[in-house]
Amino acid sequence: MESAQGWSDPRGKGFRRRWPVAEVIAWLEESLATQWSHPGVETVPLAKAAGRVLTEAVVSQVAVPGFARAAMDGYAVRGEDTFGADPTNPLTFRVVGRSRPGVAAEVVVGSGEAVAIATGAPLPPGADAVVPVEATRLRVHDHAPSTASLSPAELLVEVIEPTPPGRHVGRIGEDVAPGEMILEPGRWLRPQDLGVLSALGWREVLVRRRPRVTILATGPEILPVGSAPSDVRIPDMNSPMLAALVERDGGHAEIQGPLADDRHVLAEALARAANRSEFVIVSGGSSTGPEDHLPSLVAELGSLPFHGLALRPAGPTGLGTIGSTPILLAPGNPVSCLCAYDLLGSRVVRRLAGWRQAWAYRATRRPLTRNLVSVLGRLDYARVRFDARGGVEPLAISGASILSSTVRADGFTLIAPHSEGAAEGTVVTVWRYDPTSSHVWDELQDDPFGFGLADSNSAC
Ligand SMILES: Nc1nc2c(c(=O)[nH]1)N[C@H]1C(S)=C(S)[C@@H](COP(=O)(O)OP(=O)(O)OC[C@H]3O[C@@H](n4cnc5c(N)ncnc54)[C@H](O)[C@@H]3O)O[C@H]1N2
Ligand code: MOO
Repeated sequence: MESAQGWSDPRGKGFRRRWPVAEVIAWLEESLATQWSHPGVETVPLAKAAGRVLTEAVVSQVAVPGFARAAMDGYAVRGEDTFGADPTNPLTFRVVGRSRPGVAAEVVVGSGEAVAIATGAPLPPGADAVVPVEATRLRVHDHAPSTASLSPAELLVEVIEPTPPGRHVGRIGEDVAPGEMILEPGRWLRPQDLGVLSALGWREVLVRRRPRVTILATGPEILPVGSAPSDVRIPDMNSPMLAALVERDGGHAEIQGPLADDRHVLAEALARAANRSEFVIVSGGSSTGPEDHLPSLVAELGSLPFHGLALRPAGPTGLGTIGSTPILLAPGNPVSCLCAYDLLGSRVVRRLAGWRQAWAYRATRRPLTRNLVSVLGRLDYARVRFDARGGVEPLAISGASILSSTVRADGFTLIAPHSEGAAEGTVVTVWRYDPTSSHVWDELQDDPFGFGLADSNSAC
């Protein structure tokens, strides 16, 4: 059967053609830019705003700091009074008061006078410099009764270093000036951004809403997450993995299922998910078996322009839409499911979340320690491990059902469709699964499909 959109049902006969991944990605980028619904905006409290995408400009209405303040613990003085001071010729100042953080300084500093001051405390009127405590020697007034419980007024301080006006003083607006544009719309908020926003008096910010991503698992053998494996049935591996990936990429994941292998149930679940989410990912039932209903359902309810990719694993992947919601049909085999998400799903979630960086993984380039064989005509997603000397060892596993291979792997490399593999010693790009691993070789943030970034493996 061939649908109105040109989808050809491969059930019972296999794929008529296989789409190059780069072509699918170009279509994704185009559709994301022009057709698909993006989530709206929402206001979130500052403490929850890290990693969210700002949708408003932040222009400061105030100066930070709003008052001149000490940058050192010491004595506020008139800087010019200290000129000529050195350890053999200390200059003596009368301590006339104390300035504490959070309390407006009232005492005025006159010539030859000093105010004991703490870091962050307001500079008292009259003073224009702070002599750090290390550049002073404290003395008791000649007429003071004893050393116990002395007030500053009973103290003298000797300055042993010249401290010119402005030294160790934080001036008004030195952090942020009024009218300054601090953050632009589209900014992925960093923790330090929230600190600055707080300094400006902001309590909440307007950010892009996280895209809602519904994750559907199918297959009569699949048990809900948290179930014990039982006889010929297996717990759902794909949904928790996909949910974590979606959340990593700035989406809000909702797991539905596992769903019964019933056409009506699946049709209803698909339609509902498309209606209430910005992206739907289905795992399983994507291939050519008689019970693989998902592709024909998506073609019926919407359109399925791509089904069957020139990719290994994850060849049976499909991509389509229902209404204005993109649908990713990821193969049930867990490695294939991960591969389909890494190459396609991740990009959709990140773009919908408003992230500029559509590629999730950091890369390093290292030599292969063994030959890596690949099939001509398919983009190969090959799992690899680093050896102790930083070489890249291909993992000798073939099955896309062996998810533990990705647990043992440090990352993956991509072998272009026109290549039959890479010989031992060839330097390949490895995208690392774990950003916190201890390998610290040169890192790149490469989008191998070249959307707005360095294009190192454009042949993919
Ligand atoms: N005659 C052909 N058969 C198959 C082809 C083909 O081209 N011609 N492609 C194979 C490839 S490649 C893959 S990948 C699978 C994809 O099949 P489906 O997407 O229809 O997935 P299922 O048949 O439902 O499941 C495949 C496999 O994965 C297990 N699975 C499914 N969902 C989960 C889950 N949530 N957690 C853990 N494991 C899951 C399932 O039990 C099966 O073992 O088709 C090949 N066949
Ligand atoms: O493509 Mo299947 O995804 O090889 O196992």
